[in-house]
Amino acid sequence: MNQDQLKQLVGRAALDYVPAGQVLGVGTGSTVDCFIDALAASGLSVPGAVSSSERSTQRLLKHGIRVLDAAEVTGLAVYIDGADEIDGRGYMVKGGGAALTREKIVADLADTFVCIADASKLVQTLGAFPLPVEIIPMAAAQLTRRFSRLGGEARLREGVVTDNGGHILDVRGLSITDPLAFEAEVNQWPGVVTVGVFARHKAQVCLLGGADGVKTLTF
Ligand SMILES: O=C[C@H](O)[C@H](O)[C@H](O)COP(=O)(O)O
Repeated sequence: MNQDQLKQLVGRAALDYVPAGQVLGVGTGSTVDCFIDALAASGLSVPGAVSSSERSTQRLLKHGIRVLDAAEVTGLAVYIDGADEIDGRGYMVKGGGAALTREKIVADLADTFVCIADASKLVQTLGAFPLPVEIIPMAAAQLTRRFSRLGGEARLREGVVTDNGGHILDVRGLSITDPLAFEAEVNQWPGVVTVGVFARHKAQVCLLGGADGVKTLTF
């Protein structure tokens, strides 16, 4: 199976986690696109979804799935989203599609984060994937210097403006051995909107698609 087929496989597997009769949290990315398509084709009835991006909102609406504002719910049982990297503890790097800020907001509403990913995303240590950080543009140069003091090389993602009007720095060369401490530290640097390490909002379940089918990891 190629990577696209694995994404479709885990997208379908995630249907088992859709809470009956409840609003669902929906992430962003090519794997989530597969999940949204599978949800629409499944005939499962969901009262609506809280979406983490304009991209997912458009896809949900195209399928006739109602989209609610985050402010319309007080909580969600389940949030389903992809990842750029996930480790053996459920900590993730996210934001390859620039949706990390809204993803963290929706994940924060949810009791259970179900990550859907192909097996290439499972890593020993986070950091090989360039770490996305949403920033306020004015702070780009000083944040670049801060990352360089941690051994990271930050580059502005050219031509990308997030759904929130922010910019993205992609930071190469990091080895994130303590994701909780790293996230807490970088989050409080002035000019950082959201760091793409999801440690406080880690996955509780990961549906990992590989040659042998879907493996369920729980953390
Ligand atoms: O901003 C994008 C998100 O964090 C995605 O969940 C992540 O980049 C994974 O995307 P994909 O499923 O396309 O690999």
